[in-house]
Amino acid sequence: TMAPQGSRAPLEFGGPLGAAALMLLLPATMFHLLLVARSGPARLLGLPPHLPAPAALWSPGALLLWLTWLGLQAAFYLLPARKMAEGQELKDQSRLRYPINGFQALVLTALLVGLGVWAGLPLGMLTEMLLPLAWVATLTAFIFSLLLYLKALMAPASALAPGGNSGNPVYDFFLGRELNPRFGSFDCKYFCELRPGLIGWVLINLALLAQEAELRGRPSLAMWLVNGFQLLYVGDALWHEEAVLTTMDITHDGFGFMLAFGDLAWVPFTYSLQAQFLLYHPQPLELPTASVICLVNAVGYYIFRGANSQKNTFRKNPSDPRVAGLETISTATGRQLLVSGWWGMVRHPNYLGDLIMALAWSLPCGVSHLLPYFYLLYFTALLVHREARDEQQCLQKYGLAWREYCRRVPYRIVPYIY
Ligand SMILES: NC(=O)C1=CN([C@@H]2O[C@H](COP(=O)(O)OP(=O)(O)OC[C@H]3O[C@@H](n4cnc5c(N)ncnc54)[C@H](OP(=O)(O)O)[C@@H]3O)[C@@H](O)[C@H]2O)C=CC1
Ligand SMILES: CC(C)=CCC[C@@H](C)[C@H]1CC=C2C3=C(CC[C@@]21C)[C@@]1(C)CC[C@H](O)C(C)(C)[C@@H]1CC3
Repeated sequence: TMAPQGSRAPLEFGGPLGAAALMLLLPATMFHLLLVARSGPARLLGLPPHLPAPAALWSPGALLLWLTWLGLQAAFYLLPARKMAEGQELKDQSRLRYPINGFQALVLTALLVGLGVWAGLPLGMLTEMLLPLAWVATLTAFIFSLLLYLKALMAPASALAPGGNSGNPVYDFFLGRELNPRFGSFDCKYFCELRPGLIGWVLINLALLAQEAELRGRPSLAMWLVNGFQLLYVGDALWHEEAVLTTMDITHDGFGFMLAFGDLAWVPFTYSLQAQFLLYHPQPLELPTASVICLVNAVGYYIFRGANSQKNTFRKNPSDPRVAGLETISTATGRQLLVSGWWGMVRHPNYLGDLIMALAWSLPCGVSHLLPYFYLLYFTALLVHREARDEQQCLQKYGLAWREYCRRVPYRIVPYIY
């Protein structure tokens, strides 16, 4: 069942050794961050003051809560959707259909949580369960990727991802063999990419805010800002859910440990780091500074949304009046590349906006600690690496036209710098 072109695809992420190292390093980093955030010194580069006892990691209650959460989000996914969207064309010329009801899932979750809090549910208690929850999320991601690896052994060659089929089990387990593993119409990768992790992230943030209110009488301004900015980001992702169908995660990468762990564990437990830090290390924030930080987030969001929407509108319908006036380069595939507007400024304007927002999420935490800036550092590395991967894929897709685009738009992410 091995895809012939898959076996020739160049290895990414440092090959099997790199994949094995990342499989240990990523969970270790996540637990390091969780432990350090609650420690007094909160040193990103120091050792956590103590390692948790196995009893602090394992809790049947956390397992039950986690499985209930996954089940609830899966049920919301299966509810009737306002729209069914078609994905990109696959190797066998077919297109998969996806429900567009992610925002509906966010609203239903908010209603359910609101009802629970009104009925006396101690939301803040969730913050006491972060370690065991992160542990069961990691275990679930591991077991799930193992099942997906086995499922892919029976998948036809046309269903396999371009990478992830090298024949090396460690590498393929990490990257994922099957492109769009499904059980009936339930698409595992699409579900995991946007629902349990992203909605879980804002729920954890909210629990940290509730716990701060419980401990200190009311949430701090810094905590409000972090919650507000990240809720906007998650709400935006779910509102524009259809756009995720053209990201490389859906169109190119298989569904293996990297994405399963990334979606289910890494996103909710490390992306909530700033709010975790603020609960244990309250930071003073004056209104004028807060206003400047809001402005930074607004600028980042404006660029991020403007760039992503411009590309999505153009890809859907190049003669849409909002993009019809933009300059383009034709490619041999029949598709065109934008060379003016946002995409004429740098080759990844959406990454630039995303990075500016990442800065705005850390600034409310002050400058006394490096820890809250972890997301900004990690995200810079992720986007630089992602940009290089995308560049390779575009060069393969568009050849000379891509080289011409690079000549006309020489900077990748930051104008005149990178
Ligand atoms: N918060 C997080 O952890 C993460 C967030 N992100 C965000 O996700 C979003 C999507 O990112 P990602 O999937 O990496 O990539 P992009 O949305 O940037 O998509 C890249 C693709 O866009 C098309 N494209 C590139 N240049 C042009 C052009 N000039 N004109 C028209 N089309 C062009 C090409 O595909 P084609 O030609 O086939 O359409 C290319 O492969 C970004 O905003 C990113 O910041 C990403 C990763 C992690
Ligand atoms: C370090 C590690 C475990 C790597 C896995 C990477 C994943 C965490 C990210 C890969 C691409 C992602 C995207 C989003 C979240 C992070 C992951 C899963 C995203 C859903 C965030 C919200 C955005 O608006 C988005 C929808 C554009 C984005 C898509 C890519």
